[in-house]
Amino acid sequence: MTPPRRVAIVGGNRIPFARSNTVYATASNQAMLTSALEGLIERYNLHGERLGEVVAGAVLKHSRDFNLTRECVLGSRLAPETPAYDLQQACGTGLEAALLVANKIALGQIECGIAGGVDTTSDAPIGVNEGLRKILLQANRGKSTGDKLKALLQIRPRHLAPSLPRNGEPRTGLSMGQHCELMAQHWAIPRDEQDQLAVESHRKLAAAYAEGWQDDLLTPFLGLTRDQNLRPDIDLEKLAGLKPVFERGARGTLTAGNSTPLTDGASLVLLASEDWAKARGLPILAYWRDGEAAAVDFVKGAEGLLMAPVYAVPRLLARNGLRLQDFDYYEIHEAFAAQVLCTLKAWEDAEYCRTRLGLEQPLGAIDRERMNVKGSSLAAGHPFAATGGRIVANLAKLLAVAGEGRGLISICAAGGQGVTAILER
Ligand SMILES: CC(=O)SCCNC(=O)CCNC(=O)[C@H](O)C(C)(C)COP(=O)(O)OP(=O)(O)OC[C@H]1O[C@@H](n2cnc3c(N)ncnc32)[C@H](O)[C@@H]1OP(=O)(O)O
Repeated sequence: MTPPRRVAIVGGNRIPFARSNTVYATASNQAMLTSALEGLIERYNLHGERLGEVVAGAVLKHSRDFNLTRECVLGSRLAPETPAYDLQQACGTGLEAALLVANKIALGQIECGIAGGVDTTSDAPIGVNEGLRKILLQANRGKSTGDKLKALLQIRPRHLAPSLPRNGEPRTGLSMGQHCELMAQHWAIPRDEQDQLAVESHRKLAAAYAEGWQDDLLTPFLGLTRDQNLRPDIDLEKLAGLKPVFERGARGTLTAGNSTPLTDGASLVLLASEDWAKARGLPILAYWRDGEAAAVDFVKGAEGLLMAPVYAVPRLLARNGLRLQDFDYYEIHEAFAAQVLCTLKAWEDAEYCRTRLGLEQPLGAIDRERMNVKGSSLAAGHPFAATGGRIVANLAKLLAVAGEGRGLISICAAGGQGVTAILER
């Protein structure tokens, strides 16, 4: 499918990602996203510009943040007349935001927009106990002091227990890691293959930093100039010695080394019509071609929680008349090494492709040399909603440097969802 109007990816900006509860421990989502936005404004000379819209989101958001993205715009040097709003699709948030902005540009509804996301697991929201919340609301409704007092006198010590955020699926009670461990077992993904993928991710990201690849993709924040999780001297033997964390028995394969760490960070990308970009003398790194989201029934169905991109990609390929092999780059978000390996294995499996995806032929294998060539989430870290922006900017730059080509993005998300996209140049 060719969009009605070509959508240019001008470039992106992010702050370096930090491991949870370290450098950005006291930084809010608003501070991080505003910093990423200011960096983008600086890089592309957007001071005082009224943009079509800014769309971003956070998976973990305080209720006080209300419309977080709009607050960030108001705190930035963009024109305050720039509309902005939050969107949330778990780890797919940043890419879904880009899809939305790109579609509006393609349709001629807006000329330009910024898309991305932010997350902090350090400054996570803590809710009051549900019982206490009900009592406080009752007290608030009270007409007289007596009514209010009567409500407040119901408070018991048990009401003081806070409501903490959980990195888990509400409908199964299992964490992302436990779900992915089940997928790894279903697809028989060996531990050593997961560790090898993690090593490659760190080595490739380290090489990217060494060549200055990130210089025009990120701006330092709170003294951090590089993704903090990156281990340039990663050692396969050490990795192999780590204990499984999500299933401690002999069957467990997911460890702290082949899983993404809990991470804080923010990222954004600038998209525009060709005319808008050219009128301002801005670069066009690549073009947004198309995007597709999918969801799977991981609750009652037999599908793995993080398998939705496996379904989205064949739909995207069919609509665009492409094969899985027709790409120069593959950006497959490394939520867990096992997630990537399950995805690749599923696309190669004739029976699965026939019965689940309804395909006569399997999608087949990809050239692994073209996958995550500058490293991915295992090395950079994964601040949930911020991963999409990091990946879009990285792929757009890869295509710009190559001068031509096509790239596929695949991002799995909580809730059994996935978002995918094609960029080209
Ligand atoms: C759609 C999606 O994207 S789903 C994905 C969403 N993301 C998640 O669910 C996050 C999953 N990750 C987590 O929950 C956590 O990071 C965990 C449970 C995996 C690990 O947490 P922790 O145990 O706190 O990790 P921690 O960083 O302390 O590492 C544990 C140990 O492994 C070591 N380690 C971690 N990575 C490596 C590595 N690459 N090489 C060598 N050692 C390593 C650490 O040094 C540490 O060693 P120590 O105990 O001697 O200090």
